[in-house]
Amino acid sequence: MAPIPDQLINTYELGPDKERVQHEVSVARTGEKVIQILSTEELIQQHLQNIHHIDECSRDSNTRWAKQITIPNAYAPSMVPLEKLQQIPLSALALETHHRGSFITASTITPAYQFSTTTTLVQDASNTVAVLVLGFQDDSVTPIPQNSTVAIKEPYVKYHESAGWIIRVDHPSDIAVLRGDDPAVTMIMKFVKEKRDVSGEEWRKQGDGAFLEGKFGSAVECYTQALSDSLSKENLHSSQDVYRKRAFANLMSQRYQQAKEDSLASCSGTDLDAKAYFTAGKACYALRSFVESKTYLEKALELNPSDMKARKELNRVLIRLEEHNTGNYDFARMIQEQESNIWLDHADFTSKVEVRPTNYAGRGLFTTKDVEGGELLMCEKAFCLPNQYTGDEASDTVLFNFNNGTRTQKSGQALVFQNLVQQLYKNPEISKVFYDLDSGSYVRNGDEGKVVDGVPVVDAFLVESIRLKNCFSAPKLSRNLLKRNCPAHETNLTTAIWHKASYTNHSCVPNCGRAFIGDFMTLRALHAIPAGTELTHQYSAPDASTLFRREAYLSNWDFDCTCRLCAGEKKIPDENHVKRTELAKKIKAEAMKFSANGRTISMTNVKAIEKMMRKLEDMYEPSIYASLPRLLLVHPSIWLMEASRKANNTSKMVKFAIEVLKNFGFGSKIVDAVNEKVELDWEGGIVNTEVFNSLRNAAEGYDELGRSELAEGCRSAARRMYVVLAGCDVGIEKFFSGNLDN
Ligand SMILES: C[S@@+](CC[C@H](N)C(=O)[O-])C[C@H]1O[C@@H](n2cnc3c(N)ncnc32)[C@H](O)[C@@H]1O
Repeated sequence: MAPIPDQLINTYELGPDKERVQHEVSVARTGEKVIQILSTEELIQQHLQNIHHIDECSRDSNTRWAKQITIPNAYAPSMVPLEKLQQIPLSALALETHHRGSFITASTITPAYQFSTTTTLVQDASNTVAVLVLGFQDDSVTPIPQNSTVAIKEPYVKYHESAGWIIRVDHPSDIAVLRGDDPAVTMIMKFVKEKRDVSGEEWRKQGDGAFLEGKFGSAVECYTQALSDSLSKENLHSSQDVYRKRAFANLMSQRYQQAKEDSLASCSGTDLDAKAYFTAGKACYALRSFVESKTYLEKALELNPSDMKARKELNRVLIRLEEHNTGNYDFARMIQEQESNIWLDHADFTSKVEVRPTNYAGRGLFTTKDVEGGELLMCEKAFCLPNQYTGDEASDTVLFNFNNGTRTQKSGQALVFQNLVQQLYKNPEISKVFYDLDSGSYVRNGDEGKVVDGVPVVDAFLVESIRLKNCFSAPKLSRNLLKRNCPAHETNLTTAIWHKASYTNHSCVPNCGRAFIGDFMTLRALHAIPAGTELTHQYSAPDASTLFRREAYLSNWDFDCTCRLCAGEKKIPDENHVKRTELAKKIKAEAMKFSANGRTISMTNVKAIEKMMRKLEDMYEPSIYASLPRLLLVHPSIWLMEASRKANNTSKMVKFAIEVLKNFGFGSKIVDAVNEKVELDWEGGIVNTEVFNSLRNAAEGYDELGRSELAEGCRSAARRMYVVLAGCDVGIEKFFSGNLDN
């Protein structure tokens, strides 16, 4: 990531600091009427210069320029239909004002520029020119072209240093754009100008032309005009034909709900309906309504039993239904599929869980059945997952939110926000489930997702509030994280939303664990869980220091954790935690010194760290921690285990591996050396890759020491963890024979 160089600084790409200063000026001048301080020619020149700058930047293929997206102070989207608003000229606008009850129209006089925002110049009928800034990203190939007409409902105006002022639109539903490059729009404008009536037949032909050119949105518009023609309405046959065509155009432009409705409206009771049912079946498949999809495809096959395409689709639906009903997935295939495409074509399995109210954390996810340890509780496709897997390096797209001072770390996070806004705008049918998610303290108006002027109202600030509370980081394939020498790129993460999983509350000592295969999340039970039990997982790995942990959960998710571990640790005075944390820091510094620059660690070093660790152990209150994890001891014990492994001291490695398990809460007597048994307290311990790795080390160590039964005990526990941490048991044999673990 690189900041845009000074000579190429674009007056639209100010970054959060300058934006904040501008915001303060704007607020101080609230209500001042806008004045065009630059001539139209100057504004155009400045705009074209900005476009040139960004072209220059993009020509340098070696550098990725930083996109700094700011989310300004929240304001509500317009909920009023255009016909109830009063048109005002641009010259009537005032700074830092939401012009409630009004709307403006204008034409774009330049091409748009798209980077952190989409920016263009608009001119109204009285020739006032303004900079228009869209805070959301449009997914069209070209952002608003020149000669488009825009209508902006209840516009919001801000001060801008170089242009004087800008019109800022953050909610996509606040603006309607008649694109200058849309053939349907061009035609409408032409006919309006000529005051000419156009027949349904003409519109239909235009629609066919647009469809053939691949302009499906435009084709939909033309067919809609054709359908509104009274003559074609009277001719049932011709309107059914137009519905059929519009269904296809809708399917191609991924408006699946409309595609389904149009297909059904095109049915005529003849054999032609086979096609309509086929399209309805495909649309329902895309909407993930597999039962409905099956019904339509079966109808299509009844009318045309030799339709091989319909049969193939039906077979695909039957596999989805099997997955949905039983949770039986071909995981090996899914693992293979995610290598070429992370967005997998499979159904969700959620029948073992349900959302219910809790008495401490709003809603939660509960079991509907008794489940065994390791059992699949849920397998869910992501609601929104960008293909943007990155490592720990600074991101090239940063999202600053002025409302809560948050700053995203990874480009995936900004992309989730942008994609969600688009998704919710394009597919109103998904609004209900999404807006049901927790949005923290954001004050909703309760009308989110409502359709006004034919489009769903999208409140971009609400979308971001929901994203903040419900996003998870995910690798492409969790299984890779279990490899001992996992290549760095395989540990890269993206962030995403899973709808059902979002209802799961956090616990530092949870009862289920998640894993990822492409865009699917699996949730598995860590131990036997009776029906009606609340499921919990870890939002992030708990910080070893309870005081840091408390702070992190409060600031990121607004809650004070009351899990077993946190409740126990709260009984102890903070000063004890502080003292322990200080010693843990000292141990870490010492250990790092020993292992700095790839030095060979001696057993004397090991002894020194062990001595310090025993001191730390003594600082733990036995009455509180008898059956609780002692997280500050985890890292010293892992260090000792790895150091002993490297020094080929097998018995020490085994000893410290078992200590890692104890420190993670798996019990104080894990190994019964007399009866050659390994027993873990699955309900008390925290399952993660470190524990898995320790079990593997212990198993290998016991093998070397000739204690095969103890080795097998550790291996069997590691296998059980593998299924939870990888999401499935695919590759387990290879993994333990060393083939997968390169
Ligand atoms: C992803 S949502 C979980 C579902 C949420 N409880 C709901 O009703 O939609 C995250 C939010 O749930 C709440 N939450 C999660 N875990 C919690 C816990 N252990 N204690 C209290 N509140 C918790 C917090 O408000 C948090 O911001």
